[in-house]
Amino acid sequence: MPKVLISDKMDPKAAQIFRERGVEVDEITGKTKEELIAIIGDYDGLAIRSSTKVTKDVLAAATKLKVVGRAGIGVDNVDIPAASAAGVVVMNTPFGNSITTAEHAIALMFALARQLPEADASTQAGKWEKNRFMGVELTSKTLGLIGAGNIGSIVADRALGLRMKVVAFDPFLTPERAIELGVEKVDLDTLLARADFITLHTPLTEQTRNILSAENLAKTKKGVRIINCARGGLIDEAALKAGLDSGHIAGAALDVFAEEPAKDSPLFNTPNFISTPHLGASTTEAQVNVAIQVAEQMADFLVSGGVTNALNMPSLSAEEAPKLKPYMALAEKLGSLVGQLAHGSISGISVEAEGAAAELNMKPITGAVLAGFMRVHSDTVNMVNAPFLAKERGLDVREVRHDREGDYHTLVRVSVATRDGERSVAGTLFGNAAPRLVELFGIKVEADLAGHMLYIVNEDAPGFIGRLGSTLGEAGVNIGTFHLGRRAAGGEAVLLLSVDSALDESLLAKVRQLPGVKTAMALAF
Ligand SMILES: NC(=O)C1=CN([C@@H]2O[C@H](COP(=O)(O)OP(=O)(O)OC[C@H]3O[C@@H](n4cnc5c(N)ncnc54)[C@H](O)[C@@H]3O)[C@@H](O)[C@H]2O)C=CC1
Ligand SMILES: O=C(O)CCC(=O)C(=O)O
Repeated sequence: MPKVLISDKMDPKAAQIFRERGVEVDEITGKTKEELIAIIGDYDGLAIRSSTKVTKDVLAAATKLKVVGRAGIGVDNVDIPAASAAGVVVMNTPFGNSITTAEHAIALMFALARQLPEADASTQAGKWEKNRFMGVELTSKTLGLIGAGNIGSIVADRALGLRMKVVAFDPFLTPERAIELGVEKVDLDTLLARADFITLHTPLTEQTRNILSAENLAKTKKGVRIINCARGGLIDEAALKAGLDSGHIAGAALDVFAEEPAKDSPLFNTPNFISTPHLGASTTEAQVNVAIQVAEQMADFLVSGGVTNALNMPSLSAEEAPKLKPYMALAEKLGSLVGQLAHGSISGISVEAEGAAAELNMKPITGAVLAGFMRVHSDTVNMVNAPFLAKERGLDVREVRHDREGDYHTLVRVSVATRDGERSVAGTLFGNAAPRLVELFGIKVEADLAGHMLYIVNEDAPGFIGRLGSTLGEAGVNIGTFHLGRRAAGGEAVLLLSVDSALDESLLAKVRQLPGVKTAMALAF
C-alpha cells in the first residue's frame, strides 16, 4: 500500500480521502528540514502547503518518493528541476484557492483605502480619532493588475464590479482575452504611471523577481497604494519602506514577504502599512478545495497512475491510465531494446504510432520509450525524469502519428538515429494487453521481451540452431522461448531467445565463436 506524508497543516478531508483510496497516511507537521530528511525515506508521496521546503537535500533522502502534491498554487518551495531529475512528479491544485486569494487582495485594497487596521486599533484604544482617518473611494480609480492569470482575472472582475478601471500588464495576455476580461492591456511603465492601486498576481520567477524595484516604484503615481498577495520577492521591500516613509506611496498591504515567516521586517509599524501572515488562501472553502484536490490527484497517481496538474510531466487522466498502461509497458520495452542494441552516439529518437495507438495521448508513450531507452544507462531513470534527461543530453525526440492501415491493429515503432543510419524496432499489443515485439531492425520477428534474453545475428545456414542449443546446454543454460526471423532464406537471420538465467561473458564469447555468428548480446527486460 502506498504511503503518504502530510507535512503541513491541511484540512482533515485530505487524510480521509487518502485512506478511502487505499493510501496509508501520516500527518506530521512542523518538522525541521533535518527531521523531515530523517523520515522522508519511508514515503511514496509528500503532501505540502507552503511551509515545507522540498529542497535537493530532502529529495536526495526521499528514496521511495514518487510524488509531491502542493495543496495550493505556488510551487516555489519545491525544487522542481531537482524533483524532475529524481523522477518525482510535482503536482499543484491550480484553481482551488484562486477566488479566496483574489478576495484577500480586494479586502486589502479596501483596508488600504480606508486605513481600517489603524482605525480599528485607534478606536479600540479609546481615541475616537474621527478626523485622522480620511479615506479614498475606489469607484473610478484605476487598478493596475500585474499578472492577469487565474487570480488576476478574478480580481479584475471584482474590481470592475466596484466600478474601477482596470489596466493590466501581463506579457501572455492576448488582446482578445483582455477584451473578454474588460481590462486595458498596457505595458509596465504605463501601468506604473496610471494606477491608483497596484496589485500583483504573478508567480515568482527570474522575470518577475523585483518587478516592483526601486526604479519601478519611482515611476508610480504619487499616492499609489500597493497590494501583494502573490509572492514576496516581487517587491523591493526596502524601496517600498522608503516610498512609504517619503509619502510617495500612500499605502501598502503585503500578505507575502521575501523572507517567511516574516517576524521582524523594517516595514512593521510603518504608517499606512498593512500585513497579513500569508493568509491569501486561508479560508475554510479554499482549504477544503485544495485538500480534496491534492489528495485525489496524489491517490490517483499512486494507485492507478493517473496524472493531473503535474508541473513536470504530461497529464494522464485516471480513465486514460488503464488504457495506456499496456502501451507504456510496450513502449518501455521497445525503448529498452533499442537502448541495449544501438551502439555509439545517438542523436535522435522517434516514436511512431499506427492504428489504435495513433488515437491515444502520445506523451506518456514517448515518456515510457525514453525511460526504457535511458534506463539502460541509469536505473534511476523513470517517466518523469526521462524527458528532462533526454533534453539535457540534446536528444532530438519526435512523435509521429500515422493514419495509414498497417498489418497490426495497433503498432508502436521506435527508431533511433545512429552513426550507421536509422535503427528501428516495432511492437504491438496482443489482445490489447500483451506487449509483443514484431519487427527488429527491418526483420519480422515475433517475441515477448521479458527476463534474460540472448540476441544473435547470424548467417542463415543449416545446423546453426543445433550447435547453439548444445553450447547453451553445456553451460547449463535452459532456453525458455525461441524466436527466429530472417530477411531471406540463406541471408541474415536474427535470433531472440529467452533464457532462464543471466548469460555471462565467457558463454557469450563461445557463442560468438560459432560459425556464422555476427553478433551475440545478452539483453535484460
Ligand atoms: N497569498 C497566497 O496565499 C497565494 C498566493 N498565490 C500566488 O499567486 C500567484 C498567481 O496565481 P494564479 O493567478 O493562479 O497563477 P496563473 O499562472 O494563473 O497566473 C499568473 C499570471 O502571471 C503572468 N506572468 C508571468 N510572468 C509575468 C511577468 N513577467 N509580468 C507580468 N505577468 C506575468 C502569467 O502570464 C499569468 O497570466 C501564484 O503564482 C502564487 O504564487 C496563489 C494562491 C495563494
Ligand atoms: O497554502 C497556503 O496557505 C498558501 C497558498 C499559496 O501561497 C499558494 O497556493 O500559492
